[in-house]
Amino acid sequence: MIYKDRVVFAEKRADLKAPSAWPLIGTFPLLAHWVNHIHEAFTIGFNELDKSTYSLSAFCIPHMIITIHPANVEHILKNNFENYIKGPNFSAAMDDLFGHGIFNANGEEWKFQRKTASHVFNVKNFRDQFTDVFMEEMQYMSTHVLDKAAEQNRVIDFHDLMYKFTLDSFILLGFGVHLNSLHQEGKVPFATAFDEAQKGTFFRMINQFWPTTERPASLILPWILPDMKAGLKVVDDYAREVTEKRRAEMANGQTEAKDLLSRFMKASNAKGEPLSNDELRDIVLNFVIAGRDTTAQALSWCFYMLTTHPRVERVLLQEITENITDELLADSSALYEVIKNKMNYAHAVFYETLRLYPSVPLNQKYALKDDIWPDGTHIKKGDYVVWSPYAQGRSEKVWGLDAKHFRPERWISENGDIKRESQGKWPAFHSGPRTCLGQHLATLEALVAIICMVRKYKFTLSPGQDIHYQISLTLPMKNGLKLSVEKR
Ligand code: HEM
Repeated sequence: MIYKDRVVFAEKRADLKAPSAWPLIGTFPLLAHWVNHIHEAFTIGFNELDKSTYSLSAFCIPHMIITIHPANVEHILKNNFENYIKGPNFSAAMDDLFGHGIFNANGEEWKFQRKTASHVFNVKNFRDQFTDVFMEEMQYMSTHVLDKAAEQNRVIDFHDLMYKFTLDSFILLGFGVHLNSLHQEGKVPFATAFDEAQKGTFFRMINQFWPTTERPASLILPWILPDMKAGLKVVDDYAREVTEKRRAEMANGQTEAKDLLSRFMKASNAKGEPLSNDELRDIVLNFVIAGRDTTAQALSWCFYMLTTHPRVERVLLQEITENITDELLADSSALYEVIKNKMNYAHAVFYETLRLYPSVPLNQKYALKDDIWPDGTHIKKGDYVVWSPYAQGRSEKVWGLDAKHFRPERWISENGDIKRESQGKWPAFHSGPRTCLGQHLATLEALVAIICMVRKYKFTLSPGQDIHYQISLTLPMKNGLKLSVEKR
């Protein structure tokens, strides 16, 4: 009963290696020690065991099999999609924040939301509407925040600014509402509460006993564990306010709107009934995390990379200078075409950022039946399977000896085109039927922002910062990103 590689009562998985652990509690002390650097801990595990798949068994955490093998990842997400669902532990941990929204849904509930939302992401909207929204928000940010910071020699928190940019952009194009968080100093209360609620949700995912331990732990360690109840109330109120505002507008005859929320309001749910306020609340919050956090984080890590890799910044600026003019920036449809067809190096910079800093750094599913993975690993019904895009991006087995280096050139083929990698090797946007619905939207938004900002400003990293991720469902920067700004 007392084993050195797993928790008491856990079954031995003879075909899998496991990190050395403690009797009864498995790898719990190791994970507790590394909790703030959890993605490094997994990365080191792969290196030390010299394996692409291993088993992890720790007190508090459901037993999991973790992999960075590209063929396994593709198998889970695409080739044997039907066998892997969002499991019961995951759903319970996510329920308070995400309810029955798309991230937490399986089966018919998921299909309905995916189908309804997918109508919004068509080429016409991209060309004619989305680019306009991103340019509008970018121009506001440029004139009212970045120009002023440059004139006053002021250091900005770039991470916070990107959150505001992506939040305002997404709330406008997704829900037809001007939130104007860019107009405000400091963080908006909704954003603070939403960040805390996500952090708390992540702790729920890694602690099976959270229903009993969460409340006392948040009283004893308030700087580590957030007050979930208070955070959820702010977030909930906000989502309901957005929904009610839109409902009132529609009741007043404004039925033309084709944004995401209006489409869901006009649709019927899987039972053929109009969506309730609770269902709409879940939809709003799921799309806010999708539309705000991931892209803001990717942009922040991207500028961290650019400020620390001047050679890359020079090549990027050259591509921008060759292709982008003031006239083009005033014509959104033409700008969209140039971004799509001519800005290969800018795409490479964005993809390379997501390789090293994937906005969803760790992910998991639950096996419905026994299975065998392409690398020969045996999976049993009820196993939690985990893949780590963060560890995968840094693995020499997957990306070669320069895996840890930021080198956008790896994405450019010999004839100068963008190289396509399989989504099993680069699952930054997931893969298969649940692949990210906003992948093209996020790429467009990020490229508009990168192009406009690199063209007009030179950013410099303020010295003495501890730049590290905050453990959460996504990959926020724990202490922000302080940059100074000069006009070029
Ligand atoms: C850099 C930006 C982004 C990255 C890296 C990213 C990545 C991902 C990943 C990894 C997933 C799978 C999550 C899961 O396990 O369920 C996902 C799902 C999703 N993403 Fe994104 N995303 C980004 C931006 C966006 C944007 C801007 C939207 C806008 C609506 C969006 C919409 C969605 C939706 C709706 C899903 C759920 C798909 C489904 O379950 O069918 N994403 N994304």
